[in-house]
Amino acid sequence: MSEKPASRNNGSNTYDVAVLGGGSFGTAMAKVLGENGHAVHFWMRDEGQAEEIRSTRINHRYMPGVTLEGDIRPTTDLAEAVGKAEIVLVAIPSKAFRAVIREHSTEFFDGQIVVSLTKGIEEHGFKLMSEILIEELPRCRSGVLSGPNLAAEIVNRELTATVIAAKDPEVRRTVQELLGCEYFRVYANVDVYGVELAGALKNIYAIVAGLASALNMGENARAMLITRGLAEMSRFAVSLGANPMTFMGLAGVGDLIATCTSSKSRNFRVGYAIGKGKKLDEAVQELGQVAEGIYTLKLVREKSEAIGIYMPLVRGLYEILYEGASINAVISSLMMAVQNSDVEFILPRTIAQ
Ligand SMILES: NC(=O)C1=CN([C@@H]2O[C@H](COP(=O)(O)OP(=O)(O)OC[C@H]3O[C@@H](n4cnc5c(N)ncnc54)[C@H](O)[C@@H]3O)[C@@H](O)[C@H]2O)C=CC1
Ligand SMILES: O=C(CO)COP(=O)(O)O
Repeated sequence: MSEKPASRNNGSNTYDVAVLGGGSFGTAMAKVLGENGHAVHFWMRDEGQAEEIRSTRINHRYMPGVTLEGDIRPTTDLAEAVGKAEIVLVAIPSKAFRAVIREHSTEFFDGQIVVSLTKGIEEHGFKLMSEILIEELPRCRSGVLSGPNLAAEIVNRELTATVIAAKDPEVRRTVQELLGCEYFRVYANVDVYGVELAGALKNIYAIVAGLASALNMGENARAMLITRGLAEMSRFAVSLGANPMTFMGLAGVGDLIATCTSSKSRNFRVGYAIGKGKKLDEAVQELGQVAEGIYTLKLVREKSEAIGIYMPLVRGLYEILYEGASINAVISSLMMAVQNSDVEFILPRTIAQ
């Protein structure tokens, strides 16, 4: 662990913050931080991209046309970015998250606040990003940011709310202070596992919603998918220890609505492309950005079968994406399945059965 930098927060409420990951969401958060007056050590692996942002203040590949205001310092030196920061926000896709943190774990210092912005699950062991942070950086204080936060809207200063989940109240308070502004509100929650799992799970249902939209299904169908998706994800998460009420909040139903109703969601777009007849590989290739849901789907299907949780939408989407099942056959089997109770995941067992 390295030494703690001197705080620049001498009553001015501005901090040195590192943002790790130069994609759409890292850029959106760097923009909010820069506008809020913080010094932003913006780490990305590509020197060409860092140089371009330094000279034009625009991340042309991920956020064309969006100018980053304020004290933004793009860098490819992660040790320098983390070493100078009081708070670190990590927006690296789940597939690379642990490798990046592990490789640089000695650069972090005791008590440093490290917050995951990533909505995914690690392939081996079903670990969430906050669990990886605890394992790799046991002496840091961790948290998770999740909610209906389409990067493409945040960069246009469109009104947005999010959730900071952390056990440590100072982490929650600091992140609220750091990011909150006239267009970005930060709510707090202590259910780290629930908030984080909600963010990862909703990506699956965004793919389903994109698929339904491509098939010109109506609003009734969309409402059915969103609500049954919510039931399914809540049932699964609660069985793993999450608080069911978290799913009624911004990180649960909030994010589900945003991503299941908008083509600004990359997961929705992948589903849409598949609904229009594209192969999964083609859809991902065309997107050119991360769609975490396609990986989360595999892991959640496997886990739900292992622990015996009924997730028909997960199973149906898996059959379409990975087993070549016809979309119509899956829809008809879903519609003809046994008709269950509504909101069974919060009903007493006798009524739910
Ligand atoms: N874009 C959005 O609206 C939101 C995204 N998120 C989450 O943020 C995470 C990151 O997503 P985006 O920034 O949107 O993805 P993106 O696809 O726009 O960018 C991914 C970034 O990660 C970088 N990257 C990939 N592998 C890397 C590695 N091994 N080392 C260093 N950098 C690496 C890429 O170079 C790229 O800069 C995802 O888990 C996503 O679910 C969360 C909320 C909103
Ligand atoms: O999580 C998101 C918005 O809250 C972004 O969703 P996509 O990754 O599907 O674009």
